[in-house]
Amino acid sequence: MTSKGSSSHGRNLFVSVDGPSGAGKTTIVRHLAQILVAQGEHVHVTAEPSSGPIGKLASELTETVTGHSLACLYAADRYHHIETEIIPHLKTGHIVITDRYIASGLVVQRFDGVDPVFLWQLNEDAERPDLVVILEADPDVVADRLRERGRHTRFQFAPDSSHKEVEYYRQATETLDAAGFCVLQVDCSRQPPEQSAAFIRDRLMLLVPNEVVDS
Ligand SMILES: Nc1ncnc2c1ncn2[C@@H]1O[C@H](COP(=O)(O)OP(=O)(O)O)[C@@H](O)[C@H]1O
Ligand SMILES: Cc1cn([C@H]2C[C@H](O)[C@@H](COP(=O)(O)OP(=O)(O)O)O2)c(=O)[nH]c1=O
Repeated sequence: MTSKGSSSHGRNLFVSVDGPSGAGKTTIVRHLAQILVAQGEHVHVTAEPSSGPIGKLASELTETVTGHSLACLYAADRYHHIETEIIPHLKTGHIVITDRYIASGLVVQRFDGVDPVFLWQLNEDAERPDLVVILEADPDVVADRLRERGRHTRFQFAPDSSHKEVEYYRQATETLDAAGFCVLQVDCSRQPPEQSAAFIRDRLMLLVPNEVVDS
């Protein structure tokens, strides 16, 4: 566990961003990082599946391995990612932003019929973010964005995938809320990603006392 707030190097805050495919996770993470860097923060952007050995394996196997096995692989990647990348960057005073984290683990494997209770048990020991951002979006809007961008995973080809995914994220949000996580829902259907990123940044800055960084 890291202590929240600041270190001798800067603030250490941990933020995760999850939401349906096409909601704008990657775009918003990029804007959020830019805003934070511009205000002088040390920022480390990461993503899951991670770039580590288990993350690479999970990416390679996503189209061919299913269900419980894949859920365990993604959870293994998450715990390894925490140990080797997330915690070390928090310890050196970074704001760590991850594009996908626990909520994705609670949602995506449901397309393969894995029980949400099993998914929660697999993920419940993972380092808790200071802020869990869940992007919400109208399923028809994200389906349109996916059509334009091109679908690239088997989950995105599942019938009615955007509607199902939005519903699974709603349920995952309830689970995380009930477990005491600090969850921020952001509707990304009708506002530009820059505006969503600014909203997240404002909320994040409320979590730490106002103080001078790196004097
Ligand atoms: N708020 C928005 N309004 C319109 N288009 C958006 C918005 N956010 C993202 N997009 C577009 O939607 C597509 C998916 O965005 P991306 O950030 O890759 O989503 P995700 O990482 O959630 O799959 C991209 O083409 C992106 O430019
Ligand atoms: C983190 C995580 C990802 N995934 C899968 C979902 C996606 O197929 C893939 C991540 O691909 P990515 O390119 O990030 O998808 P997107 O652009 O839609 O955000 O990893 C899981 O199945 N379980 C998980 O726990």
